[in-house]
Amino acid sequence: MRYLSTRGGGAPKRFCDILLEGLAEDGGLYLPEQYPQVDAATLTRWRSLPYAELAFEILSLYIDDIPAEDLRRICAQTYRAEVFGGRSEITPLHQLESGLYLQELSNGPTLAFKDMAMQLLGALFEYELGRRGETLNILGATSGDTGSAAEYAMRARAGIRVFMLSPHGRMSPFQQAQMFSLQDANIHNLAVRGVFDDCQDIVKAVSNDLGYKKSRKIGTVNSINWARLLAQVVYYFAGYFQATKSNQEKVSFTVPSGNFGNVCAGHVARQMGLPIEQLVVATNENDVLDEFFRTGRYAPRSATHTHATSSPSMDISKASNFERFIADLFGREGARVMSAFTAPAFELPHTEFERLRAEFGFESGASRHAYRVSTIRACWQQWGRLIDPHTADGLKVALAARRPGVPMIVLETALPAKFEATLIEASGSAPPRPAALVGIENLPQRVQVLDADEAQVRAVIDRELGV
Ligand SMILES: Cc1ncc(COP(=O)(O)O)c(C=O)c1O
Ligand SMILES: N[C@@H](CCOP(=O)(O)O)C(=O)O
Repeated sequence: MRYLSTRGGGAPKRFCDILLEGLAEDGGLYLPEQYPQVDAATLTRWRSLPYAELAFEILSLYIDDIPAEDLRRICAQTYRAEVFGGRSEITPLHQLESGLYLQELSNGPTLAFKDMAMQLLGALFEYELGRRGETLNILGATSGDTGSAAEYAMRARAGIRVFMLSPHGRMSPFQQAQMFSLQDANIHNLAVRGVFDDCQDIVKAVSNDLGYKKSRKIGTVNSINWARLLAQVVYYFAGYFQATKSNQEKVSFTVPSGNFGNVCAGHVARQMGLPIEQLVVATNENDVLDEFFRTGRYAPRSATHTHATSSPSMDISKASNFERFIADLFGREGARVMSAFTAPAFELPHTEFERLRAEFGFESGASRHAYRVSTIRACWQQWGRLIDPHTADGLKVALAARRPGVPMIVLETALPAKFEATLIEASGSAPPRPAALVGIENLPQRVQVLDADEAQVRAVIDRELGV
């Protein structure tokens, strides 16, 4: 399989090259030349596979530069029940009522769905860097969960340093503590006075300086990296197989969305032939994506118009992966994608707007604090299940979007323990947390606070690298 930039620049590349490269040289994101098609017989064969085997089957459709036995071993070592809360299904479905499910994606080490891909990414990096005898300096941006998932996945890996930018004071105390309490020498937390979009802009600006990127060996763990998305495709298949008995059935997914990586993986699964009816994008008060799917107008907002909410990991107004979907919608016309994403805003012509729902199955809805709190409370009272604020945004939107006769799967993107204040407001008591994480907020923290200034970030990187 070869990969091309959404913006059309450069020559096709192989998987392991784009794994280490991250952002494409023309500032675009990598996509496979085409999506492999999965027929009914293959779906039937995959239905009964354990998660690690399913991951191997799907990954091997996209990765032809790692020997099959090595890839199989990497999948088997990554997707073990011990790593994912002792659950052998890895991403079990939890039924709330007939036809309504949560898919548990947050049983990994940092209690968020990011672990699903990040654990694999850590293993792939280590494997490929080992083969090449190289090292990598990861520059990442987080609004709360990518950062800790990446740091936990990379902290013990040889040849890897992590520089993680986060919006200063905008994550939950638990999320901050998860990252900032790590004392490993290869982990560097940089809190930026700004919003997540400022952090992501800095990551992209640094990566777009090709000379700097090459000389400092800069890579990425954000969903800029295609490998992140690919790993996330797997659990859509796993969720589908658990909710259905035959390939004639369809399911819908509702996805709490921010940077559009998670739901974009669902889009890829659907393009491969997984029988998905609706892909419902759920946003919080930062509803740029909801506006787009309702009106066809994409108008990202500035930092001052990006709200700090009680589902902080979704406080994003410039969704990076949205460019991947638009590239598919535009038939991979690189120049058109480039001009859309270098303009302040764009609007789809009517014929293209209609394709969003009719051809790609996309729908959307937005939530806000009051709905979030009442949904957490109702879910607890009605179904005895505590959910986190992001999952609550998903459930709120899913309840309005679901169709009779089509199972609706809401992706559970984090555990409630990460967002204690909102859970106390909604349910009256603190959510349970794993024994190892009790009191994590009281541990000594290691973080540098910077302005939203690319030069300051480069200075930290250079100082650490001794350049
Ligand atoms: C808990 C949680 N829910 C939802 C999201 C949104 O996911 P995505 O950025 O893939 O759209 C994030 C951040 O990515 C998150 O951490
Ligand atoms: N919500 C994310 C933001 C970064 O998303 P990514 O999927 O591009 O890594 C977070 O929690 O950090």
